[in-house]
Amino acid sequence: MAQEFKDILYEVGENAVRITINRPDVFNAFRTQTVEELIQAFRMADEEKSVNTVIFGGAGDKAFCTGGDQKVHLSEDGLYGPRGMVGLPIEELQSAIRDCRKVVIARVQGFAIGGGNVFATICDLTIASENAKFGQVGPKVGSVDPGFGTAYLARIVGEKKAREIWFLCRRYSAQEALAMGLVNKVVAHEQLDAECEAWAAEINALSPTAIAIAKRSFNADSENIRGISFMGVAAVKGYYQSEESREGVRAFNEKRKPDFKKYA
Ligand SMILES: CC(C)(COP(=O)(O)OP(=O)(O)OC[C@H]1O[C@@H](n2cnc3c(N)ncnc32)[C@H](O)[C@@H]1OP(=O)(O)O)[C@@H](O)C(=O)NCCC(=O)NCCSC(=O)c1cc(O)c2ccccc2c1O
Repeated sequence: MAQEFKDILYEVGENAVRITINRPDVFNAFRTQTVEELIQAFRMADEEKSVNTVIFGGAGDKAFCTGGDQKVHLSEDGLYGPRGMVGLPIEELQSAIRDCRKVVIARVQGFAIGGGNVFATICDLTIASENAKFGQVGPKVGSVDPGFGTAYLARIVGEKKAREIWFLCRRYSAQEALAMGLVNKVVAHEQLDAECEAWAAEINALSPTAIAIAKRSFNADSENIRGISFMGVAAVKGYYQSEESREGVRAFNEKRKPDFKKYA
């Protein structure tokens, strides 16, 4: 029986499994259900025998993903929902992407912001449209990724650049992301799907077992970050329940600048 999803699309194509966040109205921000479905989808993709690649994207042309859904985050308890430490099991999803034996390609158009930027960071490869914009917003909106989004980002772009990304919350163009090693290739927007398919076809011709062993081997070196992430999310839970974090969430939703001055 075909799996029914509400927040995502799951398709098995000739060269790749395509997993797509399908919430374009909120720039493909994720809520608890989205994260649960993505975990299930990556586990299904892991078992898919016909291809070596997953193409992970977002629906519409505005965004790949802009992280946690800040409208849902306006909850009474400061959490996103009922599941896991902070209401959505984001650290389990990051693990599912890393544990998936396929090569996961992030297909990035528009914004890859917050938790969406973390997805692009942890995917094995990233192919971006020339209109893509990357960046972090955590310290602006009362959040932080305490694992792969910080420590692993530093391994990709270097410590100085990773700290700049988190401490200044700027946006970076696709070309700037390419220059810092966050992206493998930038293409014209109309070429994005064709380029992702071409990379998947090339990978599909290779040995699945060698690919899976290589991926595990690459992951082994940064595996300690998984433990840091699981512990860090417990700290983020406490932060989300604080007035300081809630000010960030409220300010985003009220379309104003946050006032964090009294928390320094
Ligand atoms: C993405 C933007 C930079 C776009 O800015 P722009 O000025 O072009 O447009 P708007 O700001 O007006 O947005 C247009 C429209 O989209 C809605 N929207 C965009 N992003 C979200 C979102 N994440 N949630 C909900 N809605 C969103 C926006 O409200 C507008 O709709 P209207 O109906 O009001 O017109 C900019 O939008 C932006 O910066 N977005 C915020 C991104 C954000 O705050 N993301 C969450 C970061 S925190 C996170 O992702 C995260 C959560 C966790 O729980 C974690 C847990 C553990 C570890 C890590 C975690 C983590 O990283």
